[in-house]
Amino acid sequence: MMNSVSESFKSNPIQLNRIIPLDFNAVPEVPDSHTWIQSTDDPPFDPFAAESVPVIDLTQPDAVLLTRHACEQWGVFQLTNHGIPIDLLTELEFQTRHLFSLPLDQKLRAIRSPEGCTGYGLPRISTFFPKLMWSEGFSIMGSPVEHCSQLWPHDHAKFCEVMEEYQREIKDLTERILGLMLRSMGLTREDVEWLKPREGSKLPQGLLHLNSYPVCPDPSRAMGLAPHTDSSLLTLLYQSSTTGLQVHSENVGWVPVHPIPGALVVNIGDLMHILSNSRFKSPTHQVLVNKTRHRISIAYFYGPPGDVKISPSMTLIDHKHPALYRPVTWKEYLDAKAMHFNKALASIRNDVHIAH
Ligand SMILES: C=C1C[C@]23C[C@H]1CC[C@H]2[C@@]12CCC[C@@](C)(C(=O)O1)[C@H]2[C@@H]3C(=O)O
Ligand SMILES: O=C(O)CCC(=O)C(=O)O
Ligand SMILES: [Fe+2]
Repeated sequence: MMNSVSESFKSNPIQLNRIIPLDFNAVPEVPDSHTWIQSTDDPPFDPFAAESVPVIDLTQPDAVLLTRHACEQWGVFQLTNHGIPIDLLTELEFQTRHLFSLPLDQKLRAIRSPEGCTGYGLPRISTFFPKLMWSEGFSIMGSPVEHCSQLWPHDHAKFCEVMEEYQREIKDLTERILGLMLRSMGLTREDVEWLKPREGSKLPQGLLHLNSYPVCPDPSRAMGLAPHTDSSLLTLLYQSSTTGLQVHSENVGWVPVHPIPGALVVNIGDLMHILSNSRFKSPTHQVLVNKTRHRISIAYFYGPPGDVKISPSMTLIDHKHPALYRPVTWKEYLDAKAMHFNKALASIRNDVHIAH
C-alpha cells in the first residue's frame, strides 16, 4: 500500500528531473535562469521592531498557553528544551552537509523520480515560478537505503542510521507538540481519536526533507526557497546556525527567524489551519541565501493517516463560527496544492455566511 504523499505524487508527477540542477560551485555569478527580481511591495524590515517569533521552552509550566498564543499570532515558534539530544542534531547536520558536498553527477544518481518521494532534486514548488531557486533538496520517506546505495554503494550505513534515528525521535516529538496544540485549542484526546495511526499500520506519516542553500555570489538577485506555506499538519525544522529563514507577518512584513543553537522551529501547516477552522494560520515563509555560508536545514513534515479526512473540528464550530473548509485527506490536499499552489486553501473553502 502507498502512503498519502506517494499517492499524490503519482497523480501529479512533475518533470523536474528533466531540469538539470545547477552546479552551484561551478558558477561565478547568478545565471539568468536563477535571477529573481526582488519585490518592493513590503516595507523594509526594521531590525529594532519589537516583534519577533516567540520562543517556547517545552518544560515551562505554561507551555500550553504560550503555544496557543504563538499559533494564533504567528503560526510559528521556536522550541527549546525539546529533548532531542544536541549530539544527534550535530550529527544530522554533518551527514546532510556530507551528502550535499558530493559532486553533482554523483547526487544525480539518486535523483527523485517524477512520482517519487525519496531522492535528490529541486523543490517541488519550482514549477510555479519562472525562475529557479538557489537550493537543492533530498527527501526521505521511510528508509533511505535504496537511494543512498546509489549515492554511496558501500558506505551509506552511517548516513542511513542517523536519518532513521532522527526520524524516530522527531516523530515522537512532533506527536507531543501536536497534542499540545490541540489541547491549547480546547480539544480533548477523544476529539482527535482519529489522528492516531491505525493499529499495525507501518506506513510513515512523516517526510524528512534535507535542504541545501549553497553560498551565492549575489544573494540580492537570488531566492533560496520562494514564499510558500507547508502542506502538512505541522512541520518541525532544524535550521542549524545560518540565517535566511523569514516568516511573513501581516503587520510587520518579513521577519527573520534568528537561529537559536539547538532549537527547533515549529511551523503550522495548511491542514492544521483547516482543522482549527482558521484559528491557527499557516504562515507564509521564505529562505534567502548568503554570500559566505552554506545553509543547511532539515524539515519534518507531519500529516494524518491516509484514510483520515481533515475538517474543521466540530468543537470549534457553531452558528457564529461556521466550518470554513471542506473535509480533505492529506492526499487530496497535496493534489490541490499541486494544482493551485498558494490558492489551495481557498480552493477548498466553503462559501459561508457568518451570522451576527
Ligand atoms: C509532504 C510534503 C511537503 C512538501 C510537498 C511534500 C513533499 C515535499 C515537501 C516540500 C519540501 C520543500 C518545500 C516545499 C514547499 C516543496 O516544494 O516540497 C514542501 C512541500 C509543501 O509543504 O507543500
Ligand atoms: O530552510 C528553511 O529554513 C525552510 C525550509 C522550508 O520552508 C521547507 O522545507 O518547507
Ligand atoms: Fe516550508
